Amino acid sequence: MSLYCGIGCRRKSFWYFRLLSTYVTKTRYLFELKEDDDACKKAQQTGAFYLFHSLAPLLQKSGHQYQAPRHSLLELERLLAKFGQDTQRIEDSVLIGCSEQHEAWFALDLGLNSSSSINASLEKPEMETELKGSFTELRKALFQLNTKDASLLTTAQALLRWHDAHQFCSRSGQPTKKNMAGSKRVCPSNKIIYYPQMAPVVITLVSDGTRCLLARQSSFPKGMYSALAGFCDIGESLEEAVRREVAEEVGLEVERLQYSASQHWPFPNSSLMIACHATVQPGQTEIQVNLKELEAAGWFSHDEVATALRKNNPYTQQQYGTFWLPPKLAIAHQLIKEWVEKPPCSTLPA
Ligand SMILES: NC(=O)c1ccc[n+]([C@@H]2O[C@H](COP(=O)([O-])OP(=O)(O)OC[C@H]3O[C@@H](n4cnc5c(N)ncnc54)[C@H](O)[C@@H]3O)[C@@H](O)[C@H]2O)c1
Ligand SMILES: [Mg+2]
Repeated sequence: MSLYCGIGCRRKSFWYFRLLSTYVTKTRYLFELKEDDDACKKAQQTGAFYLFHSLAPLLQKSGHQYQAPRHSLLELERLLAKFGQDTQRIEDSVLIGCSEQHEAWFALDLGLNSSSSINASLEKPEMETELKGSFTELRKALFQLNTKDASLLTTAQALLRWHDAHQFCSRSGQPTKKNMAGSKRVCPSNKIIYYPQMAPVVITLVSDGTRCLLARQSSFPKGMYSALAGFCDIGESLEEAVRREVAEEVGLEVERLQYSASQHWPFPNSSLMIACHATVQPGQTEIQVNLKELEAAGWFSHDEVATALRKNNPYTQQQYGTFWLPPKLAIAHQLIKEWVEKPPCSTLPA
């Protein structure tokens, strides 16, 4: 974008830089909080907390929608005092973002065993009554949250889960210590630093030019089909992982692939989903399903998929068991929608 290409464009550039500037200051602020424990502790004073219990976020329901309430530090301290807990537990909280006005947002789990305080996990029903909400399994609530809350809560849950599972150094066996923001853990005895991890997963929508290939695992809800997914093996490139996964799961060789988008996916652990379109030659479409990985796989026509997308409501479809697709928030849905709307041009060799 140029600053010298006429009035209309200059106006656009002005807004572009204003937006960029807000984003940059926010990013730099979060970076500072991750690096500086004192700054992070100070940010808690004016910050807000999302609460969890055993990795289930506190949600309040209004109609068919869920929303995630935030609590100030003062409210949180009062709550802990009411339940006979010390405020040391607040040190277990993790930084998950901030508002444009730099109100820092944290997440704290009241159900997991605390590494900062000797207090046991807090009783769920009593807390729910006090907080006028319910700790709801994230998978159940995710599709009824707005996109912003869904993204914040999945990040929060992933980070809380990682800390819960990485309390000891795998080299020394000593307890590790989290920094204030929760962006890392350090072993005090040998100074090894542990950072939160995500596993890269490729998700591929294979097409033969007119149809696309969808598959299901036996663990999927009844009737749901999705694109092929698989964890990357160590040492693999994205292209190699796509080629191997498609060969392993359905016995086909893809010849071209095109990157589409990526998404953080919290289930069952943190994955970075990397979504691609891929093609096979029209004459080489015979599927050999690997029954150790999949329950079924098949080619679906453009019409079949477009119809399923139009009436895609997991709640009713699941009940009647008809063919249906992953919900909107899943990157598989975006990939399938992209294919229905505009079959991608094949550009990159696999
Ligand atoms: N967001 C979406 O749209 C979407 C759609 C489909 C799948 N997914 C996710 O993709 C992930 C991978 O899909 P899959 O189950 O078909 O993978 P997969 O085909 O690689 O099969 C899973 C198996 O891979 C092995 N494995 C290798 N590395 C692993 C690791 N780091 N963690 C766990 N298991 C590992 C295990 O034996 C496991 O049973 C799943 O966790 C699923 O939740 C997301
Ligand atoms: Mg798979």
